[in-house]
Amino acid sequence: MKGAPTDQKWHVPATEDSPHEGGFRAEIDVTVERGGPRYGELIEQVRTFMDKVRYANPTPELVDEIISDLQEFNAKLDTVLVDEWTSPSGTRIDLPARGNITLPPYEVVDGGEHGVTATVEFRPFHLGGNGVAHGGHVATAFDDLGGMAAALNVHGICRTAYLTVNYRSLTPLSTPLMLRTWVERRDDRKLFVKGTLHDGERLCADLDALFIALRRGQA
Ligand SMILES: CCCCC/C=C\C/C=C\C/C=C\C/C=C\CCCC(=O)SCCNC(=O)CCNC(=O)[C@H](O)C(C)(C)COP(=O)(O)OP(=O)(O)OC[C@H]1O[C@@H](n2cnc3c(N)ncnc32)[C@H](O)[C@@H]1OP(=O)(O)O
Repeated sequence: MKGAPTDQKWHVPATEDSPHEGGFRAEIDVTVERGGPRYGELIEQVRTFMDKVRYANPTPELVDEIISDLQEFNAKLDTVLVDEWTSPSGTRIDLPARGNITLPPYEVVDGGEHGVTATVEFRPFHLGGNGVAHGGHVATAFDDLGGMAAALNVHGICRTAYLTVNYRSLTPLSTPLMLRTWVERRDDRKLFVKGTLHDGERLCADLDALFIALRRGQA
C-alpha cells in the first residue's frame, strides 16, 4: 500500500446520464500501470532535482547548460500530454502520494472509513527556513490525507471548506513522520476531520478541518 488504500473501491460507476460523480469523473480511474514500471523512479528523480535546485549555487555557465537540458525534457513531454484523469501523476495508487509530484511523498499504511495512517517525509526542497519544513507544505499533506479520510468515509470525493493547522513544534526534513487523519463527526454532507503529525512521540502539528461531500455533478 503506498499512495492510497488499494483494497478500497475507487471506481464509482456513472449513473443516469451523468458522466460525473461529485464534479469529478464518475469512474476515478486509479491505476498501477499507467506510465510504466519505472514511472515512480521518474517522479523520484524530479523530486531529487528539486532538492538539488533548492540548495545549489550554480555558475552562470551551468545554469545555461541545465536550461538547455530542461528545454529538451519539456519538449519530450510535450508530445505525450494528457488530461488530469489519464495522467499517472495523482492516480498511481501504488506510488508514494499517488505519484503526484506536487505532494509531499507519503505512504499510506492503513486507510478506510475509520481514517488514514500514513508515513510522510518532507524533502529538502520543502524547506521553510532554518532547516525545517515550510508550514504550507505541512498543510498540503494534511489537506490531501484529510481529504482522503473524508473520501473513504463517504465513498466519494469531498472538497475542503476550511483547514486549520496548528503548528505545535518544528517539523523536520528528511525524517519519516507519522500522519493520521480521521472523521471525528459527520453531519450530512459535512465531515469534521481531525489530524495529527508526529515525529516519534513529539507532536509537530494538528489539524481541524471541514470537508464537504460534493453533490452529483458539483464542481
Ligand atoms: C482528487 C483525487 C483524484 C484522484 C483520485 C485517485 C485516487 C483516489 C484516492 C484518494 C482520494 C484522496 C484524496 C483526495 C484528495 C484531495 C483532497 C483535497 C481537497 C481540496 O483541496 S479541494 C480544494 C480547496 N477547496 C475548494 O476549492 C472549495 C471551494 N468551495 C466550494 O466549492 C464550496 O464552498 C463547498 C463545496 C466547500 C461548499 O459549497 P456547497 O454549495 O456544496 O455547500 P454549502 O455552501 O451549502 O455548505 C454546505 C454546509 O457546509 C457549511 N459550510 C460550507 N463552508 C463552510 C465553511 N468554510 N465553514 C463552516 N461551514 C461551512 C454550510 O454552512 C452548510 O452547512 P448547513 O448545511 O448546516 O447549512
